[in-house]
Amino acid sequence: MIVEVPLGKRAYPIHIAPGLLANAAPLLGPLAPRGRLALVTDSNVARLHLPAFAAGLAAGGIAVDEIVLAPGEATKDWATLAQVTERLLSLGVERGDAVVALGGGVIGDLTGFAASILRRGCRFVQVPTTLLAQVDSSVGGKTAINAAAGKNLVGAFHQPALVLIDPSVLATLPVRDLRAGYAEVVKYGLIGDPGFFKWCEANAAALLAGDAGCQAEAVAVSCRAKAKVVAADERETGDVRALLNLGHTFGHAFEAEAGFSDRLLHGEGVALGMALAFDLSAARGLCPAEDAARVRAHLLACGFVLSPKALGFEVSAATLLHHMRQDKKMKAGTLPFILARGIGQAFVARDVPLGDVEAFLDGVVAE
Ligand SMILES: NC(=O)c1ccc[n+]([C@@H]2O[C@H](COP(=O)([O-])OP(=O)(O)OC[C@H]3O[C@@H](n4cnc5c(N)ncnc54)[C@H](O)[C@@H]3O)[C@@H](O)[C@H]2O)c1
Ligand SMILES: O=C(O)C(=O)C[C@@H](O)[C@H](O)[C@H](O)COP(=O)(O)O
Ligand SMILES: [Zn+2]
Repeated sequence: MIVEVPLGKRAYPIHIAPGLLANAAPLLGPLAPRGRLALVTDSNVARLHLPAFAAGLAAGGIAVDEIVLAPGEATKDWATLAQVTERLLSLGVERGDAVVALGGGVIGDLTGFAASILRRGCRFVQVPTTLLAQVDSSVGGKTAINAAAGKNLVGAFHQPALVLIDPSVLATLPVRDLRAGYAEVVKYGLIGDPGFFKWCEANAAALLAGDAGCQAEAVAVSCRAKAKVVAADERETGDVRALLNLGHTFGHAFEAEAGFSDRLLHGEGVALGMALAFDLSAARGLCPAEDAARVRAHLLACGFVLSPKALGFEVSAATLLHHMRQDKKMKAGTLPFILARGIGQAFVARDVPLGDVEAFLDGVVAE
């Protein structure tokens, strides 16, 4: 299956097919004019999936120069960005070459950002290997590292030239990472597709238990949804792409509090944040309380922990607000929130006083 991301000169296809990882040479050949590709990955993916990927490329006459990083969110930092960029330069990567990101969202975000600054911009290819990266981060061109001040604060919009998704690699993904990726899947239902949320309620258990059919369906639906949003609002200048931030303002604050460590995965923060966004919407009379309860019940049934205390956070609402003030949506001192009028009806609210949010969070962190 091919999903197009229609962005004019920056348009690209997302190829989705089981077995694609080992058979990528015909698609990557045109992006390797010198018969070589630089590839960035992490040590888990290098062990599990690089041999098959590199063997397929070698059979098609493409050699791989690999850069293998430590796994985990801490890799999305300045030091690793510098290390990767210097290594790509020492490999002689030219503007006409493409750099391959083989891995999860950490590898994709970091590699995409390195590609955006290398010789003022070279092409890159996303080969996502986590559910999260297959349904969300590999599509749309948001690239970034974390800064001391907060999540994804240094980065660029830089679209990949190609996205290659092999859903069969999800078979080796630990269930905690599968669940974290599922948060971004169910997000598409919550922001604009109540029918898909129903599908999620019916199929999440099978998906999380490793059902390849359910996983492939989730990847296809999610890629179509994300491609549509990105085509409508590539750089988040309107209110369309901002909806993909449902749960993220809260989630990123908890990730910052965790020091961008694997203590709280991105998707775990997003799940908590989405539950809070629905609770806040209900508390403000915007959304039926039953919808907020249904969202929370579904996320709990999936195994997400939705209480900051149970997640080990002893944090004040004021500290969370401090992190939230770094959100990139902040404009002239006002922080827009992605709230909902119901399941599948997210919207951008610009009139939520931060004092009200602090009072709401006071209750949340005390529970
Ligand atoms: N750019 C975007 O639009 C966007 C969207 C969502 C999330 N993100 C970012 O993505 C990051 C999270 O991505 P993630 O959840 O993929 O985390 P990740 O990249 O850290 O991968 C999670 C873990 O899975 C391992 N792994 C990867 N593929 C595997 C496989 N097939 N089998 C076994 N293990 C495998 C990795 O080594 C790692 O330990 C966060 O930094 C988040 O901010 C970006
Ligand atoms: O693609 C987008 O747009 C998203 O917001 C997707 C999010 O899932 C992702 O976590 C993104 O990196 C968050 O964006 P940010 O602008 O808040 O850093
Ligand atoms: Zn996200």
